[in-house]
Amino acid sequence: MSKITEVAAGILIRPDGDFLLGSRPEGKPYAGWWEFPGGKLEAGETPYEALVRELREEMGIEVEAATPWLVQRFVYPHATVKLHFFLVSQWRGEPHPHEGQAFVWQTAGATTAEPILPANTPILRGLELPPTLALSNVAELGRQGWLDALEQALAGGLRWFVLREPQLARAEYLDLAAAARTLARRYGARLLVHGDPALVEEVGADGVHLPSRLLAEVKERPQGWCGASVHDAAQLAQAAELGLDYVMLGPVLPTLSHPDAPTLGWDGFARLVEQGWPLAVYALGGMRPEFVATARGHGGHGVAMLRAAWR
Ligand SMILES: Nc1nc2c([nH]c(=O)n2[C@H]2C[C@H](O)[C@@H](COP(=O)(O)OP(=O)(O)OP(=O)(O)O)O2)c(=O)[nH]1
Ligand SMILES: [Mg+2]
Repeated sequence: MSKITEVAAGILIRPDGDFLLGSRPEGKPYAGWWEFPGGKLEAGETPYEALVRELREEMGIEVEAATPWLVQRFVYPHATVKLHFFLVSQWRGEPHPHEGQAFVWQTAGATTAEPILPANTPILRGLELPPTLALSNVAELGRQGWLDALEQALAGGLRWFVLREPQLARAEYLDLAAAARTLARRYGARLLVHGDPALVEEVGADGVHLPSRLLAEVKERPQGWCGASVHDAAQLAQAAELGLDYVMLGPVLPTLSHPDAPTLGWDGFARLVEQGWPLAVYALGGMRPEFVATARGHGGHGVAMLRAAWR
């Protein structure tokens, strides 16, 4: 096995959500390609220490707030790299090109800079994912009750939701999905179906969420957005192997529906996320909107909610 080059890279994010890309300087592999500023870890450095040093050296800024985010492994002809990406939300100073690079602010889902380093594809997809995901709750609210709650949530800013109603027969599910899709379109939101990837086309949805038991059966990444529910490291590895966009990992906290089920707790959640995955990890189980910061602080991307999404 060839040696693995560890790299730390920073995703500078502005309050409006736009992020910074830099062009790779002349003389380096992939010169002129766009990347997140950063570079190789030096001997004895942690990824965070390397991040702070690289951003100081390459662009003269001081990192003030950064959280570890996705970790991507990639084999280039010139090196096998393990990339530690950080979300950098606060820094001191203006970015200056200390190595003759160019900088450009970009919007997730509408990047114009190209070409971007190939290892960064899942990173760019991850940046499109919202801090909260909602799981439908027709089972408790009833069809109309939930559709009303959905419209209210969409008006309040909800942008992604999963239609998960395993108790419904397929025909009922399809009928509900059509109504949900109409609302989603009206508000520019994304609808993910649950279970069978074939439903995506049938419903005209944006993607599919796989229950953990389906993970082992799916051989190829389905079209569109795709995530899964996972409970442990083996399932996280399966999701990463398939190249999924996100996982919901839990249960983190006790839930009303399974009050006595064993939970990960935030520490257990953090220990699993820490292993480093090329996909966004949402905390699931007992979540509320105000837990997003806690999830981020434990290496997660955000929270997935069932009941709390519809209040
Ligand atoms: N900085 C950065 N590197 C990336 C990204 N995506 C990606 O595949 N890489 C790869 C390209 C390189 O093989 C490696 C980073 O090495 P680098 O050339 O930036 O290293 P460095 O800044 O320490 O520079 P040097 O030691 O070669 O002078 O990681 C990214 O978004 N940012
Ligand atoms: Mg560099």
